[in-house]
Amino acid sequence: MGCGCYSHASTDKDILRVAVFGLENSGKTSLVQCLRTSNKISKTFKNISTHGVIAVNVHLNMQTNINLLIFDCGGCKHQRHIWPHLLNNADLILFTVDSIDLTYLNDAKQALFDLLTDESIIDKPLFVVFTKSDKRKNININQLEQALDLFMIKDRPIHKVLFSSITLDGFTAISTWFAYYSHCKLHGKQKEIIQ
Ligand SMILES: Nc1nc2c(ncn2[C@@H]2O[C@H](COP(=O)(O)OP(=O)(O)OP(=O)(O)O)[C@@H](O)[C@H]2O)c(=O)[nH]1
Ligand SMILES: [Mg+2]
Repeated sequence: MGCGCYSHASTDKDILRVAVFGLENSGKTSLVQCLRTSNKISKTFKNISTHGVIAVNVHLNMQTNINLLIFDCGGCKHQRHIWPHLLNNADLILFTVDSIDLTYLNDAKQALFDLLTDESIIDKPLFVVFTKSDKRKNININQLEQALDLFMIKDRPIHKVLFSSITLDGFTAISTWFAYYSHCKLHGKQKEIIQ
């Protein structure tokens, strides 16, 4: 009998699963925090290096409600063995790259291409998010893309954006992509390759 109230039960199709990878200190947890709260990270937000994987439910209020299940992974070298285990379950791969500290750009490229060799994710869309854009003016995203050899990736939709968890620069672009892929998943639509 029940109480007569029916809530709309979530199905697997209603939830977009996003796996977030990237080197340590590249801003993964800060980005996830912004998505969770739809707000900038607060000055009191304490960033602690992530160990293992944290699954976070996120609801974005766009024209329709977007439900995300985000897997925020630790980025340290000794944590990265966990990454491949998350790939199968993810609808999207999001990879963060520090756009200011370029010392580790080669390591980031290596880590990204290691991930993409996994055949189980061959057509999964990739979001490359260049973080910390508030720290310097006139960041050249083309140079960053070239340094990472992103033009070599042709087997999946790939989106790139500059993002700041301090100013929320890039937040709308990321949310819009989530809305698009959420719609594709729900309605079984073909994903286009958008460069
Ligand atoms: N100025 C600025 N600092 C940021 C931004 N995003 C993250 N940070 C800082 O960068 C540091 C690392 O951020 P995290 O989000 O913890 O990085 P992470 O990728 O989750 O790191 P691990 O969990 O160790 O893999 C923290 O001190 C953040 O405050 C940003 O957009 N702008
Ligand atoms: Mg983290």
